[in-house]
Amino acid sequence: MDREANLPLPSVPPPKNLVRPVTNAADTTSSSSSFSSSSSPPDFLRHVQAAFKRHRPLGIMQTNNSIKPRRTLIPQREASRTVASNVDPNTGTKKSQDVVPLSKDSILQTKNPVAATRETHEDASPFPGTITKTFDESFNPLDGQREQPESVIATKEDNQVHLACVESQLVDGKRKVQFLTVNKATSQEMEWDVSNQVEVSNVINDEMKQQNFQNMESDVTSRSDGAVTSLAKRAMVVQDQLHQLRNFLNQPATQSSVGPSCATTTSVHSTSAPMLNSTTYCSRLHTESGSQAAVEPLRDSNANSLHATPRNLEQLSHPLLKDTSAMLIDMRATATQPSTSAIHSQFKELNLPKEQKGSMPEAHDIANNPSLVHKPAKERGPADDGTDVQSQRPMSRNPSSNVKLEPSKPENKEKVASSKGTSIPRKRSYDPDLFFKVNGKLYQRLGKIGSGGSSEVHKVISSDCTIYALKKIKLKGRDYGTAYGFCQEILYLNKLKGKNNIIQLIDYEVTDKALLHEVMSSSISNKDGRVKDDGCIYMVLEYGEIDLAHMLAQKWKEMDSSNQTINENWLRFYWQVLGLHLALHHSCSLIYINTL
Ligand SMILES: Nc1ncnc2c1ncn2[C@@H]1O[C@H](COP(=O)(O)OP(=O)(O)OP(=O)(O)O)[C@@H](O)[C@H]1O
Repeated sequence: MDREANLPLPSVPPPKNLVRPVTNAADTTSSSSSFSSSSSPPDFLRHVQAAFKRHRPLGIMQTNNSIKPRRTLIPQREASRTVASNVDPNTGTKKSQDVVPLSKDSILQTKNPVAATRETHEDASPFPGTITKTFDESFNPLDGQREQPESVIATKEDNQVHLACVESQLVDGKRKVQFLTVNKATSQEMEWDVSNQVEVSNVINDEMKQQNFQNMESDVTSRSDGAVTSLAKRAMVVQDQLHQLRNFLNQPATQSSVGPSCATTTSVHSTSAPMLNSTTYCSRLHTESGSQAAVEPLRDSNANSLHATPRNLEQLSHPLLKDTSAMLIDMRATATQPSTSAIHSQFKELNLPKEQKGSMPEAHDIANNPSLVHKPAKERGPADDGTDVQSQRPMSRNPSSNVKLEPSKPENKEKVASSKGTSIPRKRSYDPDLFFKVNGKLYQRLGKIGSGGSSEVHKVISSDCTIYALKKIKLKGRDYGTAYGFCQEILYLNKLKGKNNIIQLIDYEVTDKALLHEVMSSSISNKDGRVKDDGCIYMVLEYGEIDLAHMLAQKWKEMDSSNQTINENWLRFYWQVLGLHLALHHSCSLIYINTL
């Protein structure tokens, strides 16, 4: 044992360039341990241990190695590999086996390779002072200590002390790394609280780089030590959190609304949702405009309000109001039509002074000359006259609303044409398939009642919601003599005006004014003349539910189905009526020649 203990150190000492002060110190200690191992009394071992403690290379290692986390962590993989590669040729075992030497030789041989590998690793490492080779593997210097011989223990303690120092420093290094990680994360949060997104992003990017670097280190370390694995996990967690934070900060505000925070979503929607704001704005404007639309029709009795309304709409210059304005115009056009008819009805109800009444048309004047009614409409101007056919059609189906609006334009043209004495063809502003126009009044068609030899009779409704029978006699291509005969019916009905049980003539119009003039003068100057192509006779008559011919036909059918005879009282009644009518005609110097 003494020989073995006094054996010189390996013939091949480690290269000088591999010797470090720490190693020298260790070697000194080991040499002293080897020297003292010759006696190997227990007390001596304790002294040696005390000496080890006194000469604990912590200070040396701290001063010489000043371990820093980055330096201690990164080269570990290479260190471990280097150790494995360097140790294997000499010891045939890995470094973890260094703590289980079986002899002093092996201890010495093991110790030297440890130092050698330390130095080799140190040289191989790009970071000087790296001594983390013992940090690799799950090395526990206390393993097998109790069962080993004291000499071995003493020798092992040499390594153990050294390794413990390394481990402690490495642990310190890890702690530093861990502390730095935590601190960086904390400081990162603090900076994020007080800085804007760009600064935070930069900070986070830098921190992420450092974190990635440290994570790389931690990753390398985690492969060699289980304790470092937890550090790597923490770093990964921090990295994930930072990654999420950076994604959160890099996202636009609108995208951040997708986040799980209900408060964020609400705030973003309340401030930056253009659709929501525009909808709200539109709804607000609709409300305002709706109030206007609700108020304006009430003012429509005053024609001036019709001018004020478009001005109000023009003041609404916001683009979002275009559609709203269009809607309001349509609504106003709709509201104008009944309001205009209200003007007609209000002529009768107005209790105006005579001076004003003199300028206002009387009710009967309006009935005789409807153009008087539309005079204010002309004064309104074209803007208010903009009730096109599309807007009129649906309203025209309501006969009580819009019938009197339409004559304004054609009437103006007619007056202009008559004033100039020219024969400009009439341009109808109404649909002739839907309306008849008699003396400027429109009558909406309700259906065809019947037809005669030269005429057709339609059921119509006037602007005052009265049902009439409108008889239209076409004079196209007829001579004035024949046309004069058709016109005499007008004269006869005028004679029977106001008589009971006689269909009353409400209004009439002969489009050929020359023919009408001859009829009214009861003289035909030009019998060979021809009526103009568009010459017609319009007669507005009271509407009869049924005529005598249809009534008799219906009664005849009932008698055939029931095999009954006609009621004699019924016959007496109608014969009496016919006699009265004949007497009436005769009283008017009229001879009724049309037979039943
Ligand atoms: N005021 C009226 N109310 C209801 N229906 C009417 C009215 N006037 C005419 N009619 C109906 O119209 C049809 C045609 O009337 P019209 O006066 O043209 O017939 P007509 O006198 O037989 O023909 P014509 O006058 O050409 O000889 C009649 O059969 C009648 O039923």
